[in-house]
Amino acid sequence: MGPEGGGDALLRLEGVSKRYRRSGLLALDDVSIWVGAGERVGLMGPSGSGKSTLACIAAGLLSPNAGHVRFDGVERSGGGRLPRGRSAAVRRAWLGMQMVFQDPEASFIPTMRLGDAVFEGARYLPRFKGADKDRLVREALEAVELPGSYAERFPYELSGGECQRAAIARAVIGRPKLLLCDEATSALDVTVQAKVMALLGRVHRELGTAFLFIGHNPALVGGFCDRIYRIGGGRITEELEACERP
Ligand SMILES: Nc1ncnc2c1ncn2[C@@H]1O[C@H](COP(=O)(O)OP(=O)(O)OP(=O)(O)O)[C@@H](O)[C@H]1O
Repeated sequence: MGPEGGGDALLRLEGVSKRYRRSGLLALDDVSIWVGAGERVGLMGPSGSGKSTLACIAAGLLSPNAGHVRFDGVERSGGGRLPRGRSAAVRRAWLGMQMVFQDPEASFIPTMRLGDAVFEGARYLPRFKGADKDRLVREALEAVELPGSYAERFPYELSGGECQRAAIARAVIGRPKLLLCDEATSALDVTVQAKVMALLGRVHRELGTAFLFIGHNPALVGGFCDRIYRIGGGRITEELEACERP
């Protein structure tokens, strides 16, 4: 399928380019990708090929210099401040995309107890207004096979694998439509990695969550995803269906 595929894509980046101002480096050059609802899409490429830049732009953490980013029917391109009145609607729609990063401990505030941190993933959603926070957090932790009592702990009191589970609990507590995983298992040892991958598979099956799964291990990305983009030097170089997995 070419870039014209995925008419009703959940996430679509169209003609996205990004040049870092200080270095002048063109990190992304006219990139177009899409992720359908419930689809698991991989993004693979060597170090420095632009994967994290693309992830940050997809998540709205970085602004592109050119191109469009659309998630769940709402466009968020051009960067900068959104017009008043539109920002609330855009923010609400974009809460449907959550992220899991490579370094689980660094993605938590060190002085915030896990319970509060996990609830951060839900507290801005209108349907959780007035919700029983303790119960929600306990259920979210137990869903990732962590004891509910961990809500009282601080991030440094967890192992790397436990911390990544907590990050997944925080990401999925609000039942997002898309989970963006940027090298989410790269910092974990092989056994823990397998457990986290099994957990992500369960999230996909049980919640129907779509994934943009970024990694550089072909076996891991190929084993998890339905479709894979390869990126090199800031350009999409190849698109593979699951049957043509590397
Ligand atoms: N903030 C920045 N300012 C300037 N250049 C940057 C910045 N962030 C990344 N780059 C450069 O942009 C290019 C793409 O970086 P990016 O982090 O997106 O690659 P990556 O594929 O995620 O790499 P890795 O697998 O090593 O994490 C690299 O050449 C990098 O040095």
